[in-house]
Formats: sequence, C-alpha cells, structure tokens
Amino acid sequence: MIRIDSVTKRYPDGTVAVDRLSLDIPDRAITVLVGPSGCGKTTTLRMINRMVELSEGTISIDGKDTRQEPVNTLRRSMGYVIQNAGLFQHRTIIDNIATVPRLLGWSKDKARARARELMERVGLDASLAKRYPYQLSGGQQQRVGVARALASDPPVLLMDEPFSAVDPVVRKGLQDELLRIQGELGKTIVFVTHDIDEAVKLGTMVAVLRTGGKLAQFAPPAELLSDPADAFVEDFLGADRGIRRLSFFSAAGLDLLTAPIVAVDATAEQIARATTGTPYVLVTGLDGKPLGWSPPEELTAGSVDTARLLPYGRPFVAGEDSLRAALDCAVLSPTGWAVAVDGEGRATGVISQTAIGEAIRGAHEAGAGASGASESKALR
Ligand SMILES: Nc1ncnc2c1ncn2[C@@H]1O[C@H](COP(=O)(O)OP(=O)(O)OP(=O)(O)O)[C@@H](O)[C@H]1O
Repeated sequence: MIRIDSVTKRYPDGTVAVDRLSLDIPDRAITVLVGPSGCGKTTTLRMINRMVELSEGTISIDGKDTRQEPVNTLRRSMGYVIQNAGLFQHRTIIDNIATVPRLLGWSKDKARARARELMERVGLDASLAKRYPYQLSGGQQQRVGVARALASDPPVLLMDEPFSAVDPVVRKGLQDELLRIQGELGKTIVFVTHDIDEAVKLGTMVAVLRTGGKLAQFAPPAELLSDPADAFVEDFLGADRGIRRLSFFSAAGLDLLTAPIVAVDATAEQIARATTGTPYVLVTGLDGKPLGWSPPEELTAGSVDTARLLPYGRPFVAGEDSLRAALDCAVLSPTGWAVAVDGEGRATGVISQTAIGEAIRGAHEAGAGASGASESKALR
C-alpha cells in the first residue's frame, strides 16, 4: 500500500500546491486523483516517485518511507505515463518500449522480445515496431507509452492525464484497454485526470481534490455519486449524478414480460395470447432475434408483415447491462418499451419505461445507505 500521510507541498515561491493530504492507496487497484485545474493532482503524483520532493509529512510504500530508498530504485519500481506519451522521437517504437529493460542491463534481444510481447498486450500491431513515434496516431502513441511503462513489470503505475490528448472515441478505447490490462496484471495504479466521468469509470477509489490541494472526498465511485461529501463534490460530479449512479445497478433484477413477444410465423392463437393489454407486441425472427414492434391488432397470423414493424431500437443485455443502459433503451425506443436480449441477441423479454422507473426508485431506496449501489464497478 502507498500511504500518503499528512503531506504538504510548498513550492519555493510560497505556493501551497498540496495541503496536509492523507490517502491510503490500495494495492492492485486503480486510485484516481481528480479535481479542477491547479488543485495539486500532478504535484501529488510526482511526490510519489519523488520527481517533486514533499515539504512536510511522509509517503511510504509497504511501510517504508520513500525518502529512505535511493531515488533510482524507487523510480524503477514505478512506471510513469504522461499526456502525449512523452516518447523518444529518434527511437523506433520497439526501442522506446525496450528502454527501461535496456537500462536495467537486459540484452538487446531479450529487451526487444519483451517489447514485442507488450505491444501485443496493449493492442498494437507488430507491424508498427519499426516505425518512429511521429508515424503513429495519438492513440497508438499513448499505447506505446503504457507499454513502455509496463516494460520492467513494475508493481506501481503512475499515470498523469494519459488519455487527455486524444478524441473521445479513442479515449474510450484506451480506457477499456486499461481496464482489461489491469484485470490481467493487477498493478497498483495512481491515475490523474480532471474528467470526473473518466474517474468514475476507471477508479476503484476516487480522491476528489479541491483548489489549494485539499482532499474533498476519498471514496469508491458509487459512494461518491450517492453521498457526495459537500456542495463542492456535488457540483464537480455534475447535474446528472442520479442518472450516472444507475450505472452501478444491474438490470438483472428487472421484471421482464415475455408474453408480448411473438415469432413472425405466430398462429392466431399465439397472437391472441400475446395480446395481453400491452400497446405493442414484439415480433422476432425464427431465430428469436427481435425484428420490431407492432400494435397487436395489426398482426396477421402465419406471416407477419415485417415491413410495417416499428424499429425496436437498441436492446440491452439483462445479465450484463446496468439500469442506466435499460433506461436508455426504453427512452430511445419509439414505443417507450425496451427489449432485453441474451448474449446471442435473442429476445428474452420486454419492459416499459414506467416499470424501469419503478425499479430505479426501488434501487435508490434500497441503496440509500453508505455506498448505495449493487455493483462496485460501473456496468455498461
Ligand atoms: N514548480 C512550481 N512552482 C510553483 N508553483 C507550482 C509549481 N508547479 C506547480 N505549481 C502550482 O501548484 C499548484 C498545483 O499544480 P499541479 O500541477 O499539481 O495541479 P494539477 O491539479 O495537476 O493541475 P492541472 O489539472 O491543470 O494539470 C498550481 O497552483 C500550480 O500553479
């Protein structure tokens, strides 16, 4: 565990960048430092690997004060990733990634073999190995930055706004990739961002800092969304905090209706049974996959006219998705009803916006306590 104990950083000009900050950063998890510009996030991160020396307090790793360790040994135990990747422009991708192993005295072959293995791990095609950084997209360069930081297999990874310079789509891809890699490697990651959505998505724990380098709240993301410590945190989380909190509740418990579903070749009797008072019936193909909605009175037995069906929108997967995803499906559906499917895309039930609304109220009430949600990580 990295323990930040009552740490203050006063720069020579008198600026107090961090003010008596205490945080216990758990092992093998992602801890995110988030807050407005200038609140001391980067300073805190750099005090961990002593690129910035603290003024007061202590930072210890597994009980050992970081100042008692030679600074090079300390930094070798920590990968460091920054915005724009900070790659060596005159070195090929493979040699960028092999930098630290080479510094540690590995042979060129062994270091390059390790670099190739890491390229695959971070999702970079092997054909990019001989290119130079300027020949890569921003997102690819960030991946190289992550691979380089992982090269010597350090237990700790410090990441300073690593995905800020890329567009939202690439950024989402990099975030998903980081979560996947973390699932495999289980590093202790300290991640700086000013983006609260990124913090909620990636963080096992999130530390919200306020200007002046003071800790406003340190909590798992679900707790942050359910119980913000004060008006500053609430404001920082944004107006749609309630909606975002729904990402932490699973859609698995929703009361799905199966009666108003018929196949294209449904008999008159099956159609009659499907007409259960719902305003629409969902028609599926013979493979069980949804095709669209129809008012029950327009269904013709034996062969439904699929050209007349209303689109069913985007379905949700009940076992995997969140209440937020289910609500989104219902809101976007032309009928106001959401379609649930299984992993193979076959319809498993339908549910109205109203019924989802009731489930949401129930979930909020049941989870009104400390952490307030059924999942510790956000679902889709
Ligand atoms: N070398 C320095 N000398 C004096 N003040 C500094 C120095 N480095 C940073 N600061 C100040 O310390 C405060 C915290 O800076 P820091 O870079 O840690 O914030 P940050 O939260 O990472 O900001 P951003 O999100 O904008 O990167 C700011 O007021 C900044 O101006």
